[in-house]
Amino acid sequence: MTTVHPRTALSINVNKVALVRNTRHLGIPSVTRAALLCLQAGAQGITVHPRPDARHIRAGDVHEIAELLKQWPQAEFNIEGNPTQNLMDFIRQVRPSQATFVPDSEDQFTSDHGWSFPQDADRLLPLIAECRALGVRVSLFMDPVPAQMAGARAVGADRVELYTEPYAAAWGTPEQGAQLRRYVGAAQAALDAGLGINAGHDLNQDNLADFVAAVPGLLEVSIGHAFVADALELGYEDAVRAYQRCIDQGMSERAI
Ligand SMILES: CC(=O)[C@@H](O)[C@H](O)COP(=O)(O)O
Ligand SMILES: NCC(=O)COP(=O)(O)O
Repeated sequence: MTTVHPRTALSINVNKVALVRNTRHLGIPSVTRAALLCLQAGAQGITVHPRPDARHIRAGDVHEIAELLKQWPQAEFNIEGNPTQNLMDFIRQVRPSQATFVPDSEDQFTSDHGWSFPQDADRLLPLIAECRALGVRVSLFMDPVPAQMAGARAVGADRVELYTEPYAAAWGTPEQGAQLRRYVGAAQAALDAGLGINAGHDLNQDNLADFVAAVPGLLEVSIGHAFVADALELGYEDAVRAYQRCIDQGMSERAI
C-alpha cells in the first residue's frame, strides 16, 4: 500500500533570537521582525518556547507574534512548554494553532526527553481536553518509542513531536541508519495509533533531508538553534530558503 506523504511544514523557532535580544536593554534583534521575515520568506509557521525563567522568549514576544500572525492566517503558531508550569496561561490567552507539551523542568538546560505513559497520563488528560475545547491542536513531545504512541493517543493528543536529538547526534556516523530506523518505526506506530507526526530538536541543513525522506507522514518540523546560527551567516530569507530546499530534497527522495 502506498503511504501518502504530506508536505512537511517548516516552523521556525525564534527562541535564540530572543536570547540575544535579552543580553541588552535595546530591543534588538527584534523577535517579531525575525518572525515576519521568516514568514515573508515562506516559512509555514513560527514556534516559541516561553520557559518559566524567561531566559529567551518572554510573554510580550508571545503576544506580539500572535498579533503578527493575525495578518498571516495561512501560517501556524506553535507554543511549546510544560502545561503543569506556565504554558496553559499562554494557550488560554492566545489560542495558538498548536500547543506542544514538553515535560521540561523549570531550570532545564534544554529539552532532552519526552512524556512517558502511563505515568504521565492522568495529569495530561484534563490539560489536553482543555486545549482541544479551546480549538487548539495538541502535540506531545515524545521519544521515538513505538510502544509509547498508543498512550499518547489515549490521552487525546492530536500529534506527537518526535524528539530528534539522538538522530541528529548520530547523523554522519555509522549509527545514523539504526537511529533513523527507530524514528521510522515510531512514526509508523504513531500513524497506526491515529496520530499526526511533528519532529524537532537539533535538526539542521545537514541532517534534515534524510529525516524528511525516511519518516512517513511527517507534517511539521520545528527548527530553531541551527536555523538561527545559519541566519546569522545567510540572513533570515536565505536561511528559510535553504531549509525549504532541504525539505524539498527529502520530499523528492521519499519512498513511494
Ligand atoms: C522542545 C524542543 O526541543 C525545543 O523546541 C525547545 O524549544 C528548545 O528549547 P531551547 O531553545 O530553550 O533550547
Ligand atoms: N521543537 C523543536 C524546536 O522548536 C526547535 O528545536 P531546536 O532546533 O532549537 O533544537
